[in-house]
Amino acid sequence: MKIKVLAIAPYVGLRDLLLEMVQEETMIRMDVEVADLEEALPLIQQAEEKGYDIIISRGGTANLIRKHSSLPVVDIPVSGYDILRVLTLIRRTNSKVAIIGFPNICKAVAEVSSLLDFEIPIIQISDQTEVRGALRQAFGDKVQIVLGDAVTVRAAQEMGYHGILITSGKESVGDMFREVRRVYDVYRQGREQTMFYRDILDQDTRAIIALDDRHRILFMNQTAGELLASSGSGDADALSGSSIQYSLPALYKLISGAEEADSTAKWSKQFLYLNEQQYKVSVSEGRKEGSFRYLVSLDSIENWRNERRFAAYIPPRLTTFNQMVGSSVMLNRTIAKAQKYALSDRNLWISGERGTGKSLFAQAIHSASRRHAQGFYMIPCEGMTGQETDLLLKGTAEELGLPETGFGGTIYLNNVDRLDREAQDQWLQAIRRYPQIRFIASSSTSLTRLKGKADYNHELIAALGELQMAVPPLKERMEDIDEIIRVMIANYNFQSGKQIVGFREAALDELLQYDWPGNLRELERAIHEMLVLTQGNHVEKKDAVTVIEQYKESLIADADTVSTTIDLRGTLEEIERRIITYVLQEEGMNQSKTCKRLGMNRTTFWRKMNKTFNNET
Ligand SMILES: Nc1ncnc2c1ncn2[C@@H]1O[C@H](COP(=O)(O)OP(=O)(O)OP(=O)(O)O)[C@@H](O)[C@H]1O
Repeated sequence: MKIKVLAIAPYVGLRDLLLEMVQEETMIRMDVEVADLEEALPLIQQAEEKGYDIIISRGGTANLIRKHSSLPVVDIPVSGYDILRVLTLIRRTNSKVAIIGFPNICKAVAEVSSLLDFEIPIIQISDQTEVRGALRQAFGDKVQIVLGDAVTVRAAQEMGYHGILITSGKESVGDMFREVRRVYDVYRQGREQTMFYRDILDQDTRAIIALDDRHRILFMNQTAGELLASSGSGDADALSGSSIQYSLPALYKLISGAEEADSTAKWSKQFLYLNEQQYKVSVSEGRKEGSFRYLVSLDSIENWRNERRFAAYIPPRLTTFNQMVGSSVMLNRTIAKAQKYALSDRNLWISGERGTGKSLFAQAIHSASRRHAQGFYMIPCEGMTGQETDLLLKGTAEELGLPETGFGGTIYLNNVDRLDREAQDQWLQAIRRYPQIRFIASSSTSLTRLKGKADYNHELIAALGELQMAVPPLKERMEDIDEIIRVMIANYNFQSGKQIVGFREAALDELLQYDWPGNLRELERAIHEMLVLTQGNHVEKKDAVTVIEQYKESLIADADTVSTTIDLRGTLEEIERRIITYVLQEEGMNQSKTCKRLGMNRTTFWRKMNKTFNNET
């Protein structure tokens, strides 16, 4: 790729020399314009848009361009040779000669003229505006010929005097090309680094805007650009440099209000509505001179809930009623009831054995409710600490609690029967304090049994059980198994690359004869294991039997009847293993929870279970 260069030549001869010499530069593509100071301005303003990488010019013109362009400007230098040439030219003249120039030229002239033993008055200027004053001074001193750059010579001619241009020779132009290559390397590295940081900022889902002390936009990332564009404020380029007073009036009000009240410390807890969406605003102040004054980040509440809060939040891709597999009368009746409850705002209690699909129902009800876009939190009642509950509901000094952010979605208290007593009171208070939130609770203990427990908070049952429904156990809707199998095989083939087409009749019979105490969770796991065992296109009876026999041996369904239903035959080791397997299943196959509940470490767990797992695989 070639370096694209725009050269502004202050005199025609320089253009020709540049065009001649650029032919030897394989890395450089150059356009040359002959222009004076005023003519140069519009050209350089378009240079960036036209894709030039570097501008080159000379003397005063280069200085002026530097002030008006963000592109790097490379000077065509005046070398000792150039000065030597011009001094040789005027050495024998009888006219009085003076030189006017910037310090670098004056210094070089002083050096060369002293070598040549040729005295020449030197008038040094530091800015283009001093040219005419310097000329007047020279002509007042009877100078007849002035040496200088294009601007000086042109001004001298306009004043009716003779001017001789110090031209740039081949050596100067050669030096300039070397400088162009060097500057381009540095510039490209800088540009790549800038792009790298820009990319990082553009990846951020927060809108990030840097403002100067007059609230003008210095920078905005892609999200901010999109936010402004979608609010009808215009595109990012057009807004850059303009005040946010009109494009983001709400933010403007917040910042100027805080400035007036001198209460910038409060910024960390502010929320704003933009485009009918709520955003959390953070503002930090720039400390360095010449940098930004405010760095604002706007985080949509949806993102903020998603990322800043613990894993309890489930993003909007929730199960819907359409995704519930099965067509039994039992399931359809339950779905019909749940669909009615989805239209209500009242709190709901879902009971049913473990693994029957209560969480799926809770999600489907939320998805079909009017609050479906407002978020769904699933609280695992057993694992949730009081501190986490407080963080969610009450927030901290820096962060608002969920209800304070205007949250009006659903909070699902999964296995609410397992809440400890203190947490029961905590949640009861929350339900009473935040009527805008809908609560759905689930329990595997029946409501009647729970009401019989003296140590459970009965007011909580009443507050959550405004509506009630039960999800039937799998054994009451065995007709659904056929359909569930089909869906699972399709998913499994997709993931494994196998081509299983179904269960043999005899294998299916095995499934239908088993009670499935662990319900759909257990069924899903068992079918998966059978599919793994299957070698051909059909799941054979032997595969089904192998898996189900293991389940029959080790899995016991109902938590509350554990002492009577765990098979106490065999060695202590075998009974122990059955108990561990039971708890493991109760904990949704979560080993750390199982270990915690049984008060054993992982190594012991693995040692005791080793045989069971080995047998299974
Ligand atoms: N109708 C259904 N069709 C297909 N799969 C289902 C259905 N209902 C539940 N499942 C599956 O069964 C498993 C258990 O479901 P879920 O977690 O909703 O049960 P649960 O009753 O809430 O369990 P727990 O009481 O342990 O919290 C999940 O993997 C889910 O995908």
